[in-house]
Amino acid sequence: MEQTIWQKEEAHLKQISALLKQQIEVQTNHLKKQKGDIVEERTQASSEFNDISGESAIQFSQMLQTMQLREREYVQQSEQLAKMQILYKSPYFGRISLENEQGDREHLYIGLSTFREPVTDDVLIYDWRAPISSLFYENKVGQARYQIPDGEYISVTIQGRRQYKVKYDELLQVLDADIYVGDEVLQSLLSDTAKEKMKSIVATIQSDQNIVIRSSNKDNLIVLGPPGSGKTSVAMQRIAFLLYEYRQTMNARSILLISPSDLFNDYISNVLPELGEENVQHTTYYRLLRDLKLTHYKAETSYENIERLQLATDEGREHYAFKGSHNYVKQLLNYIASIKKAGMPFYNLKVEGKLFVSAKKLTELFYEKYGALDIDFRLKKIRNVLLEKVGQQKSKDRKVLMKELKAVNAYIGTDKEIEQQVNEKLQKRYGKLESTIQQLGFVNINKMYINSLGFEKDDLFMQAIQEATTETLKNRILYYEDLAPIMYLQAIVKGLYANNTIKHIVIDEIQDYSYLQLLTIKAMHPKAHYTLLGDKNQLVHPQMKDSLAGPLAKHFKVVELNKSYRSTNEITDFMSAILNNTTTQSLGVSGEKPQVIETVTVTDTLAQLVKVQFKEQDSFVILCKNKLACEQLYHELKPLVPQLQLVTEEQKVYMKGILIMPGYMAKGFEFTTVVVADANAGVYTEKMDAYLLYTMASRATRQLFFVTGGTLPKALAHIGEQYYRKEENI
Ligand SMILES: Nc1ncnc2c1ncn2[C@@H]1O[C@H](COP(=O)(O)OP(=O)(O)OP(=O)(O)O)[C@@H](O)[C@H]1O
Repeated sequence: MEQTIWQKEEAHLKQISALLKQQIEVQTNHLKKQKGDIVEERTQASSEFNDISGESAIQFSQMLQTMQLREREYVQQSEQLAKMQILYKSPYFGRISLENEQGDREHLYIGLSTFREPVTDDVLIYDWRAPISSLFYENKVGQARYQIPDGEYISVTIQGRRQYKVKYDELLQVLDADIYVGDEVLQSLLSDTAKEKMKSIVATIQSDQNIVIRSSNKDNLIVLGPPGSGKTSVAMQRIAFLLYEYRQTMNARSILLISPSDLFNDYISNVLPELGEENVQHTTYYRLLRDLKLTHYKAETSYENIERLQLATDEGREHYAFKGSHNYVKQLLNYIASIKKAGMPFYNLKVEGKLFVSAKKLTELFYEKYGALDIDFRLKKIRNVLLEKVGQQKSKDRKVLMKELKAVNAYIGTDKEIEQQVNEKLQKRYGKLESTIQQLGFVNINKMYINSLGFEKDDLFMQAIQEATTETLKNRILYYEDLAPIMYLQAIVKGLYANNTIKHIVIDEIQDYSYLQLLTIKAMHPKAHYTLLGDKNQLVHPQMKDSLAGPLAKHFKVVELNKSYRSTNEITDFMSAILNNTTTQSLGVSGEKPQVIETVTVTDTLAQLVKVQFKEQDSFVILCKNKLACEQLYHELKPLVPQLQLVTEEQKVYMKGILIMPGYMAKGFEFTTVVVADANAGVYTEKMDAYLLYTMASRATRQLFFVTGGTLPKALAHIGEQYYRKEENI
């Protein structure tokens, strides 16, 4: 690098940094003063307006408005200050040099947020999400154009692109990079991944990722890509982009992120704050149960489901597969359509064991009185009728109870106390019924589900599914495969649970979702657009199901990412060999080949591996096929490796160090070292296990080990010896 460029850049950085520092001071003082004024104003208001009636009420409401305005301003300015403080730590990471159509030349510095010269208002740093910054991420110099918010395109000539590593006012690295992919900055960033929680990739977003990130909110996207292609990273930067681009209409509460687990959410929880944005709403599919008021069931989690299916009989697996199939969804939709004409199952409504309204009466109301309306409207009409009837019955009972209590000879309280006692009795008698009616709980959703299973075919297979499902539901158990149909019926038939505030939903690991699960999410969020991300090969469930958005995919734009940034080239090659998948391009660094270790003393071998390979700042995970194997190994290994931590489903906080967990739970995470501790033919026996092993292997950034008792599983045994090293009993 020429000395002069370095010096120029250094001087520029010092100047910007000093300006940032100065502005932070100005803003901090300003906010301090403003806070003082607000506190004083509030104190004054509360002492002056003790009595707010007549004239003073008007004054008070005027003052209240001014105070609210000032407080809003204060919040906005505090947010700006927070952004400047983030910027100060690393003012920018890139620059593009442009010439516009008039022939004017400009250098645009790109950072995490916009920073303007306080006097001239010129932009000194462009937010990476600003339309013009898009040029920085495109993989070219020369003619280019960018789109401004009104849709118009502006043409420019890109003359050069520069990348920086900057810490406060210290320039660490300057790189002129015309060719973006695989450049040095990216390489050096890649070489220290997997040490902590997920980080933002904003300085090195690649052009194919950039297109996804900057797509309009209205584009419904399915993003597919192999392990480590940056799907989760893209999802997070896309959220940050949406928050910026649509800041007038969207905020952190209008975006919902659905991820596999709370632990995963914690793993990604630093990304948005690092980008100066608030974390958006997060949920898991399982937690949507709560919104549908289905908490009175013991619902199986997806991890419990995997464990159960690993051990299930062929019949159990066939039932599972049918419930997640597109065929069943078609059948269910036909069933729901048929309900308009006949067959809606209702409960008899009872009060204290006595019939209040019969299912027959509800059926009459549904098909005769309100038969012309949509299903959910009919139910809401019936709800009104029932609530009125409860109201009438309550007032009759009230009179009788008052009379009875007052007639008691012994003193039982004042009129007010008696009234209270009557209210309590009425609440006890009718409270549950009222809330059932409010929730349209007079519809027998379970029966609907069972009926839907045998709706189009009444053969032995269907009868067996119906019988088994009836039994579990009777015991208030919801198997994972029963969640989606019941949730869907609950949402669609009752039409009660629509959340209209959510404008965009991001779902990671979409390959885990059945078509019906997605339909349920859609039914619950009718105003939302979608970004779905996944990989059809990262399947950790023992039973294949029809997935990847199903027929919904027709309405999505499918984008494929095919470069992988996580693992060393050697690990990527090995993991691609598991599935004979040659399309993944590795952009990682080079490292050691994965190693297969044959041993009869697994515990000692693992302890030795930890001793030799684990470094304090790294992450190290031991994976087994299931929970039981992990628990057993944990107890054996713990005395030898005291730092070892067993990760369980209940874990909500992401931790570093030496971990042990079932392979399926590791999906989405990355670790410096991955050790598959039970790589035996007797453990990974099924066809689907190849996908599980592929997913497990793909978690490793730098080192991958397979510990085996001697015979490798079929899924690994076919891999050519050029892809790994072999060692006997280290
Ligand atoms: N453009 C990029 N610049 C630098 N690092 C990147 C880039 N894209 C992805 N990475 C890094 O690659 C790793 C994998 O990214 P990420 O977890 O987002 O991929 P993924 O496709 O969701 O993976 P998987 O499907 O295996 O869970 C992360 O460490 C991430 O920081």
